[in-house]
Amino acid sequence: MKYYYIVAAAGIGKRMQLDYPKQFLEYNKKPIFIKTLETISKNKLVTDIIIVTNREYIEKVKDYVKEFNIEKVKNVIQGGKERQDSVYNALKIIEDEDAIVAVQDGVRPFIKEEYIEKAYKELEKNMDISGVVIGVMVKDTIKVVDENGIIIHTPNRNSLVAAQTPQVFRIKTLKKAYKKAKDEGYLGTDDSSLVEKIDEKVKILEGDYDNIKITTKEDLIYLAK
Ligand SMILES: Nc1ccn([C@@H]2O[C@H](COP(=O)(O)OP(=O)(O)OP(=O)(O)O)[C@@H](O)[C@H]2O)c(=O)n1
Ligand SMILES: C[C@](O)(CO)[C@H](O)COP(=O)(O)O
Repeated sequence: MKYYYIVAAAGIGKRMQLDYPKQFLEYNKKPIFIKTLETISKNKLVTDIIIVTNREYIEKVKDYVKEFNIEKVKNVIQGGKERQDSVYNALKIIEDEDAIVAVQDGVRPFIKEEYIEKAYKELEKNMDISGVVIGVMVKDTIKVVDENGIIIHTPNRNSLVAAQTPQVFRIKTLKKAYKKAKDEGYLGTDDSSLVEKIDEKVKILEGDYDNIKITTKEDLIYLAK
C-alpha cells in the first residue's frame, strides 16, 4: 500500500506581509516547511512525499530537500493560485488508485508524528469513513455574524472543532471531491470541506493546540528560539 503525503507550500503569505513566502521563515536555522517535512519523512508509513511550491522556488526547494536530507520526496511541483489548486496539481500526478493520501500545510511545522500515524491508521481500519482530519476543540465562544458585524447566532461550542492538517483520505474519494469542486467552481478553505460536499463521512481525530498554522506576524513568536 502506498501512503502519499502532499505538502502544500505554494502560498505567497499575504497575511504575513514579508517580502518572501512564509514557508521559508526559519525555525532552529531551518525553513519551516523543512521542519514540517522532517517529521513527515520520519514516519514509517509514509512512502511518497509530493511538495507543491511556487514556480520560482522549485529549484530552491529541491536544494533544501538535499541539504537537509529529507527522504521520500518523489516530486517537487508547481502550485496554483489557491491552496486548492496547488493540492489538485499534486493529486493529478498520483496514479495509484488504491493509495491513501495525506494533505499538510507546509506552514504547520509543529505537527507531531503520532498524529500522522493515528490518522492513517484510523482511516485504514474504519471503512465507514472516507477521511480523517486532525483538529482541536475551540476554546473561545464563536459567533456567526452578518456583514455589519451583528451576531446572528452562537453555535454550541461543544460541537465546534478547529480543523488542522494533516487531513487524510482515500485517493479515489479525494480526487472525486476535487474534480466536483472544480467543475462546480466551489472553493473551500480545506480539503475536508470538498469531501463533505460529496456527502462522504470525515472523522475528526483530536490533535493538539501546538499544531498551529504560521499565518500572521503575531505567530512569529512561535518561531522565536
Ligand atoms: N496557492 C496556494 C496557497 C497556499 N498554499 C499553502 O497552503 C498552506 C496554508 O495556506 P495559507 O496559510 O493561507 O498560506 P498563504 O496562502 O501563503 O497565506 P495568505 O493566505 O496569507 O496569502 C501554506 O503552507 C501555503 O504555502 C499553497 O500551497 N498554494
Ligand atoms: C487547511 C487549513 O489549515 C485547516 O485549518 C486551513 O483551512 C488553511 O487555510 P488558509 O486560508 O489556506 O490558511
